Amino acid sequence: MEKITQQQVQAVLTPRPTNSYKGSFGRILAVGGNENFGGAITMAAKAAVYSGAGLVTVATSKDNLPALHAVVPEAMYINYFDKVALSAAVAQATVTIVGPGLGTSSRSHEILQIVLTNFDPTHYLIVDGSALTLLAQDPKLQALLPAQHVIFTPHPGEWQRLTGLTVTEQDDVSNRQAQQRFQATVVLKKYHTTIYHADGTTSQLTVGGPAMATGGMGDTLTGIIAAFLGQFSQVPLTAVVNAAVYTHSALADQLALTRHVVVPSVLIDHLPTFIHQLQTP
Ligand SMILES: NC(=O)C1=CN([C@@H]2O[C@H](COP(=O)(O)OP(=O)(O)OC[C@H]3O[C@@H](n4cnc5c(N)ncnc54)[C@H](OP(=O)(O)O)[C@@H]3O)[C@@H](O)[C@H]2O)[C@@H](O)CC1
Ligand SMILES: Nc1ncnc2c1ncn2[C@@H]1O[C@H](COP(=O)(O)OP(=O)(O)O)[C@@H](O)[C@H]1O
Ligand SMILES: [Mg+2]
Repeated sequence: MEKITQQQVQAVLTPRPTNSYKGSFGRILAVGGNENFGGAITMAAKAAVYSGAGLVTVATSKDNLPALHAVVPEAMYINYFDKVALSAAVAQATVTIVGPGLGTSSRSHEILQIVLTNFDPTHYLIVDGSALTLLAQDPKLQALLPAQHVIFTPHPGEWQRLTGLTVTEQDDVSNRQAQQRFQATVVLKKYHTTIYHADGTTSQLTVGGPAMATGGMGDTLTGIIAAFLGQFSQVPLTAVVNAAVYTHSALADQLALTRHVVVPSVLIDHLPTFIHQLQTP
């Protein structure tokens, strides 16, 4: 198993070409945030913007719109109950996030089904939070998953629901067997997160720690992965996912030097500076 190094990450985080524009850096769609969990999709969207995504649209409950625009006015909005608008947005996005704060109601299920049905398999799909739980509950949804370009970001509880493996049973051999059933890249989030890539390789994080154990920290990671996929599309998927996972936890470690807890919103505010720091030898 390969440990992710800072040198590998720096090779991914190339500076922006002079003649670029917002359309050069990804069209991200973030689908989630019910009336109880609006913060989750807002954090994912803000993390994507602050990690350099060119255009970010949030498909969420209308209840979340004032807060979303107060926190991240750069993000555009659609109502996720508007099936026509949601289908069109999914078809156009270069990277779609589905799940942070989506909830597991029948309406949440319908939204996930629309996302999976309209997704363009040449683009990328990140499946997180409630979308993982919905998939675990319904094999018919699993059958709609595209064969490539899918990234799952479960914590051990979500991975247990998807695979039936208890947390103590989640060893490398069992996790790899389970990954092969889905064909997706699996980012199994924990202390020293392990990434089971779809190409059969495995990567492990050696940064990150308990100062990150706050609700919203995984939603934030999802936004960083989306932004990096939108920007560094010329780099292999394995390297881009590793770079995003590393950046998230390495920044948390830096902030934890002077803090008891790294609040996700605070981490997000530091992303532009930290990514620049990684790009500057
Ligand atoms: N501000 C917001 O809007 C926020 C909204 N959020 C959104 O809420 C939705 C629900 O997501 P969720 O992760 O909070 O709950 P759920 O899916 O029930 O999973 C928890 C279960 O898994 C188990 N478990 C075992 N190991 C574990 C581990 N290492 N890490 C974590 N859990 C572990 C755990 O075990 P226990 O703690 O009981 O021992 C429990 O049984 C989702 O859409 C998410 O995006 C959140 O992001 C928070 C901020
Ligand atoms: N003790 C820890 N050590 C390292 N990373 C941690 C620790 N606790 C939490 N994290 C990180 O915080 C994030 C938590 O993700 P998740 O449980 O999905 O949060 P949420 O859904 O509340 O946003 C993951 O990236 C995980 O690796
Ligand atoms: Mg989560």
